Amino acid sequence: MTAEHSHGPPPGSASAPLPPADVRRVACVGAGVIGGGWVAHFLARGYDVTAWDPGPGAEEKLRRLVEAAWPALEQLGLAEGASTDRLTVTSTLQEAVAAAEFVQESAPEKLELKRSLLAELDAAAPPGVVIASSTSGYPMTDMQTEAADPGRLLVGHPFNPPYLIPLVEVVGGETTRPEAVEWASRFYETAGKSVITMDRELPGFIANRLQEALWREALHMVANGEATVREIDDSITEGPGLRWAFMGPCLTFALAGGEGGMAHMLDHFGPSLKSPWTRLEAPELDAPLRDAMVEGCDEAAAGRTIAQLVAERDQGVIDVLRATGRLPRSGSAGQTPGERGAQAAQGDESGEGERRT
Ligand SMILES: NC(=O)C1=CN([C@@H]2O[C@H](COP(=O)(O)OP(=O)(O)OC[C@H]3O[C@@H](n4cnc5c(N)ncnc54)[C@H](O)[C@@H]3O)[C@@H](O)[C@H]2O)C=CC1
Ligand SMILES: C[N+](C)(C)CC(=O)CC(=O)[O-]
Repeated sequence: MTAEHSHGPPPGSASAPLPPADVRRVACVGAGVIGGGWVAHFLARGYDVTAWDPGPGAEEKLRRLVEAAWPALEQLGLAEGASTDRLTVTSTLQEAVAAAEFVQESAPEKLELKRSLLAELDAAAPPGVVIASSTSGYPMTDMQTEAADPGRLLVGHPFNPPYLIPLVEVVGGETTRPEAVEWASRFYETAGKSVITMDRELPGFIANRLQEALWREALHMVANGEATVREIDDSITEGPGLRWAFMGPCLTFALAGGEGGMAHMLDHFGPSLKSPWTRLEAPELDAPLRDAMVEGCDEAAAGRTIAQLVAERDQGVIDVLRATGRLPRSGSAGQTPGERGAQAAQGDESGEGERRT
């Protein structure tokens, strides 16, 4: 614990957190699919991690998740000293965050729960320590209403699994301090993530807004019997998904215009935007659609268990990262948080080195 933390100003005032590269202790609150994934990520990057989750059997589930993720993380390259032994599961939220230098909240996606939990975390965490929510869609403005110091609360939206997918979308709410947003972006970069820092709140942020459009159309097609789950998945993995791993949809479509690039692509295909391809209202998620999706996914899984699919996905993501030159630079992945701090002190605070080869 730094002097800053133990003798900081009272909660509610703006106290400066540690420099991002000096952070050693991270708390993860809520340790399901995403919280557990964050725990695995931070452990692999050499942090000391405390976790708290009130769910039945939460510690056992969390340790199982971390163990299942570890082989993939070993392939990526662990930071020196990284160990699953550096995980402490606490029996109270207060213990989990008492000495934390950064807090990642990953509790269920329920607005009232998030509001009161974030207020509780704000009351328990050392002053100034930044608290990020993994929410996949709530604006922080709606979640920070009950906290005494809402200025340190922000969204750090990850992608599943957070230990393999680099992106985090960082955005504050109306009362978040801009310095907290800046701090969190630097911290995530130091911790090996790829960050998009948003300057305004958008429903679903950027990536979920895009994913949601695709997902809505997929549900329409299943609901109407127009395509099966397998056809929908194959249409992406055998089609556009191959390009999207290394070139986004805009630049990809610019190539659809040939030598004329995006200008020709828009002149040629732009008018078809008005074609009735999309159904912008979300379909009713009724029982028949739910059953069709569940049955379709069972069929697509073809007998593979969730654990097998997770291992298959993890290997697939690693293969893609490797093939597109995005495994952490050798040496960088093996750095401890302390070494990264030293590097930052020497002037490389970009975090770029941890993110790209
Ligand atoms: N599952 C996904 O693909 C993604 C989820 N997220 C977000 O991450 C957050 C967590 O979602 P998942 O991990 O999928 O859910 P989950 O259901 O797998 O895990 C939630 C965990 O929170 C625990 N919990 C329940 N009440 C709690 C409380 N009061 N305080 C702390 N923990 C509590 C539960 O015991 C459970 O282990 C949500 O905000 C979600 O929107 C973000 C990106 C992707
Ligand atoms: C399904 N989801 C909306 C919770 C997904 C995300 O938020 C991000 C992801 O992992 O794709």
